[in-house]
Amino acid sequence: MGETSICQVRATVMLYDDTNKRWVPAGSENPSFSRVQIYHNAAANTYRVVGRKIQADQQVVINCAIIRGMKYNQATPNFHQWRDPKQVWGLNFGSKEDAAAFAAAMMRAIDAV
Ligand SMILES: CC(=O)N[C@@H](Cc1ccccc1Cl)C(=O)N1CCC[C@]12C=C[C@@H]1CC[C@@H](C(=O)N[C@@H]3C(=O)N4[C@@H](C=C[C@H]3C)CC[C@H]4C(=O)O)N1C2=O
Repeated sequence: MGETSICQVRATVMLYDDTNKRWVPAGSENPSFSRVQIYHNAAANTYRVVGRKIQADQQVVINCAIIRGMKYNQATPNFHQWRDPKQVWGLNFGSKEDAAAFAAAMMRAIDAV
């Protein structure tokens, strides 16, 4: 039993550069949309966020475990963020609907792990 995707949205994946106090797009200099999914591994009961560039190279720009007690901050209707042990991730969603769908799946995952 592998992993199943429990949601799929379009978003620009960003990382907070704490040194320079600014957001930088993950994976490249210029912000571009990625297909961001939440995968569930039922056997292990683990969840992770995986994002791949929508453009040609399908580069993986985020692969982040969802951990118990994680705080998911819906800073604006279109921009949500969370901390992992090493960095702060931000998602700039393509639509408010995508943002709401992702937040619902994310909060289910956080409650389940
Ligand atoms: C306790 C804690 O960790 N708090 C964190 C947030 C948090 C709270 C609770 C749980 C987890 C987390 Cl993660 C925190 O405050 N953090 C996390 C790192 C960054 C930040 C710290 C300072 C700056 C000040 C401005 C603000 C910010 O970045 N706002 C956005 C913004 O400036 N942008 C992005 C879009 C919209 C805005 C909303 C798109 C690009 C850029 C732009 O609009 O151009 N900040 C933060 O969010």
